Amino acid sequence: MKQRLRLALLQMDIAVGEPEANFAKLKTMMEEAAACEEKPDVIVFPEMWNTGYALTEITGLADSYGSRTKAFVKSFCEQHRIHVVAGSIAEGREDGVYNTIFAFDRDGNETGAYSKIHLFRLMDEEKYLKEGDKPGTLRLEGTDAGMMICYDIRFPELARKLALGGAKLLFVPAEWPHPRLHHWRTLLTARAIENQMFVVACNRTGRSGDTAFFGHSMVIDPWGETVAEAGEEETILYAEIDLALVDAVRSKIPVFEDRRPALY
Ligand SMILES: O=C(O)CCC(=O)C(=O)O
Repeated sequence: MKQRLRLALLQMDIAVGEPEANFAKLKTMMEEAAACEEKPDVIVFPEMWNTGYALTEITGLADSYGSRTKAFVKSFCEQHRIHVVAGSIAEGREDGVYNTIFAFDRDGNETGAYSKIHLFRLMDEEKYLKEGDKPGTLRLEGTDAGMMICYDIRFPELARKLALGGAKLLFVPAEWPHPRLHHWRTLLTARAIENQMFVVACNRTGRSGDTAFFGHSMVIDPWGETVAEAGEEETILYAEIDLALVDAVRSKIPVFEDRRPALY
């Protein structure tokens, strides 16, 4: 089991409704991360990076069953031997469009998939997208991890369920806008502290119409300390984590042993 992991979070600006431009931009950023002297073990993308929130045209723009994304990421993983948590994309299926993360290992094998289960009404997601129906997990270098998307972090029950299932880190691709930076930082930090897990959150940056996305991708440790945080600009946020810290924190304050679920 590999305990120390180097992470690269691709905090990109997304061209709304332009998958070609987004695939090209992402490829450049992936190549830059892979060429980094401290080569990452895992690369993480933001939410809906292929289309952005082009919701009124989403049916035509969505990637059918993620086939283009899967081929694109698989060949990158095979070439560079890096795990990829491929953000989320607009994924077209027969019954509609889902907001889905696909995860891949160093060989390009798919290790997990998760479709957002809490759709965000403030941005009309529920009018255009279908909701997922199960939590998302993946195995990464012998460790269990969970996946949540953006608005999901307002639902502590989901993170707790993933932690109880064995997750030691949580990946959170997002498109979280101003003016709720305080909510973003606080909710991510709370999920890390209460579940004594690493939280790896990759947000987009840039504008979409009147909405401004603030970036501030974050890596937070199981003690609630911020390991790394980006600013607002388009960037790659690098961080190194040691998964041994999860067990150390869980044995120092044994929250999971002290739970009284029969009472609440
Ligand atoms: O919960 C929030 O404030 C932001 C959520 C969001 O933007 C999303 O889920 O796309």
